[in-house]
Amino acid sequence: MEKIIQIENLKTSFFTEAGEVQAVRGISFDVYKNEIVGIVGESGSGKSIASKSIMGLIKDPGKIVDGTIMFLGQDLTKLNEKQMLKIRGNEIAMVFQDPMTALNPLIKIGNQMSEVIIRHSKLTKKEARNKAIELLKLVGIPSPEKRIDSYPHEFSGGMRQRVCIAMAISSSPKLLIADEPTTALDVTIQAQILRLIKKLNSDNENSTILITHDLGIVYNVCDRVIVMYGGMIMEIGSVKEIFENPKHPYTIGLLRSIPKMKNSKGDRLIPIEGNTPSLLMPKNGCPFYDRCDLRVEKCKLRQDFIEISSTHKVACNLISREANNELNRG
Ligand SMILES: Nc1ncnc2c1ncn2[C@@H]1O[C@H](COP(=O)(O)OP(=O)(O)OP(=O)(O)O)[C@@H](O)[C@H]1O
Repeated sequence: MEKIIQIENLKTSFFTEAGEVQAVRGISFDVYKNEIVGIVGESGSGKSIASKSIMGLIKDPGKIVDGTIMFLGQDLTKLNEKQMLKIRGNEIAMVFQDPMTALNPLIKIGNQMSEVIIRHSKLTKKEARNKAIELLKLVGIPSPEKRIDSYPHEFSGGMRQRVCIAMAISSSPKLLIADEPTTALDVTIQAQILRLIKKLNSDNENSTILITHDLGIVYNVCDRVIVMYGGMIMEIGSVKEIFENPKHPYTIGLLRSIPKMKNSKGDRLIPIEGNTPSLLMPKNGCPFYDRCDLRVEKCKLRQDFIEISSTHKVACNLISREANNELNRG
């Protein structure tokens, strides 16, 4: 399978007065053509900073301190802002949580879309307007010929997010990064937007990174899952592997905390106790140590990834102990 992006040992920190906040602490993963990869984790686990690092959107006092981001044969961490501008919004596009931050409230939707389209193509104003109408239709905006002359506030939240998605895909990006694209929307609209993202992904054969704190969304939309915690990857695998055979105590805890829709009466939510760790000069070892019921002394040391299968990896010493026992028995 063709790799669209390869991230290797990415580290991103913020150099604050209090010290170095290690927001992303050496993550590695690939995204293949035509797949949707979910990055899931609690608030503060480093999901957004990881995606902003890919987009070249880390600003002072933040800095990518190590690692490579290989995209179409070039390392994005080595590009300057001018070079990055050619890629951002073009070959890699992003959809954010709040569509209002991406839209200018004072400019008609059509004009905003045309501006983006013209920036990345050789189309004339008229052609760009027609393309904008086509795109609005594609993302399910009714009467796009009329709505194109509306202002953002004349759209509902869900419709605004559709407009943002239309803008993001206007350049046919190879990679779409959607950062909590439905968090601000109500549940029915959420499902519609997620279905749209999935459909566009398969129709356009692009790749998508979907950032969310909601494992239910991952289950319904993604092909593979990256579970992040404390700036690190705890577990990575296909949706089936993570949901049917989770290995990391953190993943297991996250899964337990999802309400089961079918028989919600009897099911109790079991939240993971404790708080997420501080990323200000964090200790070595497993970031989940303090909250893990199964922790052993060894977990204070660095965790290596254990391969459960060619697609399923987990950073947990308990698993390595399990694996070692297995080997010893063998
Ligand atoms: N400008 C900044 N200065 C200092 N620390 C920052 C800055 N931006 C982010 N961080 C820290 O980086 C860490 C990771 O943040 P990030 O936004 O990636 O988390 P997240 O998993 O996306 O959470 P959420 O789901 O709440 O968006 C957090 O501990 C946060 O406090």
